[in-house]
Amino acid sequence: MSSTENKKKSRWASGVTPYSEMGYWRPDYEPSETDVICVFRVTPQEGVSPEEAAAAVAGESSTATWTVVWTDRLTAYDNYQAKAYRVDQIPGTDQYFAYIAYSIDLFEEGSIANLASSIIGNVFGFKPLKALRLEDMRIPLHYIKTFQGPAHGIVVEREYLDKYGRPLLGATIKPKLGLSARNYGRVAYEALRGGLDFTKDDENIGSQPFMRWRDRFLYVMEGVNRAAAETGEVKGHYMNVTAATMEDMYERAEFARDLGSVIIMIDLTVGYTAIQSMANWARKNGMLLHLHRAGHATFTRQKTHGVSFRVISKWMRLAGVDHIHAGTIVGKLEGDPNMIHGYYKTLRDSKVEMNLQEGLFFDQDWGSMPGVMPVASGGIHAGQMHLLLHHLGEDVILQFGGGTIGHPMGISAGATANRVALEAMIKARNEGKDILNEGPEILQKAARLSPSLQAALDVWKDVTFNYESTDTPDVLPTPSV
Ligand SMILES: O=C(COP(=O)(O)O)[C@H](O)[C@H](O)COP(=O)(O)O
Ligand SMILES: [Mg+2]
Repeated sequence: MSSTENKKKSRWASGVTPYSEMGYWRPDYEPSETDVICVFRVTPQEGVSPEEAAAAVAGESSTATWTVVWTDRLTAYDNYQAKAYRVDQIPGTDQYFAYIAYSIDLFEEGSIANLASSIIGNVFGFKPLKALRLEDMRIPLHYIKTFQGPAHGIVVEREYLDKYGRPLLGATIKPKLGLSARNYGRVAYEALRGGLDFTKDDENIGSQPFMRWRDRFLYVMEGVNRAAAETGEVKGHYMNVTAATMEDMYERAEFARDLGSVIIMIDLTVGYTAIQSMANWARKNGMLLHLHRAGHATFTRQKTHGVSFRVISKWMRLAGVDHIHAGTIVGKLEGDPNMIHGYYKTLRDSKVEMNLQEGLFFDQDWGSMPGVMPVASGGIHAGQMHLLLHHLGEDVILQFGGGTIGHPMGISAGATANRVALEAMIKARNEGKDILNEGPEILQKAARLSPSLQAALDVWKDVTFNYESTDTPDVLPTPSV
């Protein structure tokens, strides 16, 4: 491919055959309802036309190589070729949204690894593109039906926990590394008895020399059981079973189950296949599955290159996790409000409508596949409860790590502050109050009867993370497919 490649090349002339001439640019193609459709943000190299760039993406993510091969003739290649059918320039940039349709026959049923190996397999390193980002996918219901989906989903999780009508509350145990198992178990106990529903291993807790996994599980479950007995509520701790091999993960998960834990946890770093295996295991064993998206921002955050978190959300719903971290809006980590609304809809709703403002390029029908509980975590505290409830709704887990364990009166008081703030806000919302505007007053009023909440409000009132988001929507006037 070169800057002159848009001229028609004769079959045997020397040079790379333009992908657009090999049948991958099909402006007249109308996607069928069973096609997988992707929208990529393409930044072509200088001199590469957007149509050729889009065709190259279609080619390299389906059947093509850089020249026509004789063996194409042995296949129904017109069916197997992905078809780039539309490119829209993003005003004021050298980037384009390229729409590409893929026949459902290109993908193995029920396999995220296989889907990903096509769609993001080769093409992100392709030299004629300066950068490439997978923004969104429309996954046909026919393909969705080949996946297990969440091991349990939001409705069953609430039934297991017997908790309804409010977000769930959690905390990541801090410091992230270094506590001994017994001290660690104490933190879980304090946070749970103080009013949280869950505590959580952090992403990098495995089985290090300072705390081996078996000791952690034993002491944490002691804390979980004591807190459950004292409060009369179901309590849980996400036991991180992330490990070097599947055998190790199964061993840890089985031990967590045998100790009576209701939930286990894995990190995104274990890979798509391991996630699907653990999701199958979780359903078979009646255990909730929490996914920490460790590592995701290495490829989801930058606007021009990588994979949007909206796509990862779709893949993880298919793969079968019950929880996934999906952003806080108000906390310490990346997250444009509109984009996060889009991720939450993608994870929870049965039918998601196209909404370009929220980065949703397509209508997405999930059929009867259960929803995934999104987890809001990272730099949040009780003083933001009205904002969290307003933006994120009720089916969410609000996780306060520093915002529990850093409380001036101790861990249990930190947990109580969060529970009181949440219950006061839910009550106010149910009474029809305008929680977005009256939120700070509602919290102050509740704090009169709760010294724990008062201390939380006093110490964290000035904690905000107001930085510009990296990943924001580009809304074009044109409609989608
Ligand atoms: O440890 C924390 C948060 O701790 P704290 O509550 O003390 O800030 C989590 O790993 C991050 O939330 C992950 O990010 P994300 O949820 O965006 O994946
Ligand atoms: Mg963490």
